[in-house]
Amino acid sequence: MLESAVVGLIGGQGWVGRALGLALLEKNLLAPEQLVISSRSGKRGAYVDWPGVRCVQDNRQLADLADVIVLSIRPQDLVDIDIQVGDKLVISLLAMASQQAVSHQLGSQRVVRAMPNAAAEIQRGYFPWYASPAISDADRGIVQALLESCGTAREVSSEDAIDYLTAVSGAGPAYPALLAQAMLSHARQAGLDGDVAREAVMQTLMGGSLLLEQQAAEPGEMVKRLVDYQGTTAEGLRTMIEGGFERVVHEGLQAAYRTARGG
Ligand SMILES: NC(=O)C1=CN([C@@H]2O[C@H](COP(=O)(O)OP(=O)(O)OC[C@H]3O[C@@H](n4cnc5c(N)ncnc54)[C@H](O)[C@@H]3O)[C@@H](O)[C@H]2O)C=CC1
Ligand SMILES: O=C(O)[C@@H]1CCC=N1
Repeated sequence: MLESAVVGLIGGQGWVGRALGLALLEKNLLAPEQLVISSRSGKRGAYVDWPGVRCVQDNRQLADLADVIVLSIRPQDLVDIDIQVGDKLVISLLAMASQQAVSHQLGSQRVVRAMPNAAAEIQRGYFPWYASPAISDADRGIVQALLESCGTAREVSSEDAIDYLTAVSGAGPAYPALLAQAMLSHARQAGLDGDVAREAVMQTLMGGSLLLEQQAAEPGEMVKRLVDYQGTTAEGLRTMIEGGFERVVHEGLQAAYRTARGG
């Protein structure tokens, strides 16, 4: 339980906001009365089973009620957030919005930038975060406890690391989906039954990821082990590597990083 702090979640009905709000409640880190949600509709939505949660439409009301404000709106909606929150702790989950921009918009110097990812929805997210100089050790404890409700949270030492990690971990859950799509289209073109193809790809990516997590300190070790085995896997890997797999991944990450920094 985060003692008695009241957390106000702006955008708490959205993808990430909802994941965070529900994780905090389900893990009993916040009592329902300690959570205030704002959304454009003001409706109870995802919090229908939590009658103690206050759902409001007006962000000024949320800012008055909350000790800690979490911003979980789309970056382009930041300019419409017309509230001044004094020196309250603000945790921004926005990509492409600097700490300075958030500070300017909400009027607080106590701003943390954190980067969620889509796996927050199943409480397996990775949340790096960066604290402005005005953040105290007590604030740091609150931020870490809030964010790790959805997975792993890690403080980083520069704001640029957040922009960089936006490309790696923020966008990251999409990359296995792209790999799965490519494997699946090949399996279907090869004439495999659709259901078997899907099951084979999904179970293999899941099993492979768990194996990687459990057995290999470095992903490269697992690749080397399989290349050294000199079987069919080695041939598949060699062809992908020689075809520029790493270069394409690096180019994709660089493009996402460039976008995260504002183009
Ligand atoms: N979805 C993801 O996987 C990731 C999202 N992010 C960041 O997280 C933030 C939230 O993203 P999502 O949850 O995906 O967006 P979303 O579009 O699902 O949710 C945003 C919510 O904010 C609400 N909203 C907009 N303006 C509002 C206002 N003035 N007052 C109250 N509510 C308002 C919207 O109605 C919506 O429910 C974004 O800034 C994004 O850059 C970062 C990394 C990954
Ligand atoms: O695509 C986006 O802009 C957000 C930030 C990283 C992942 N999702």
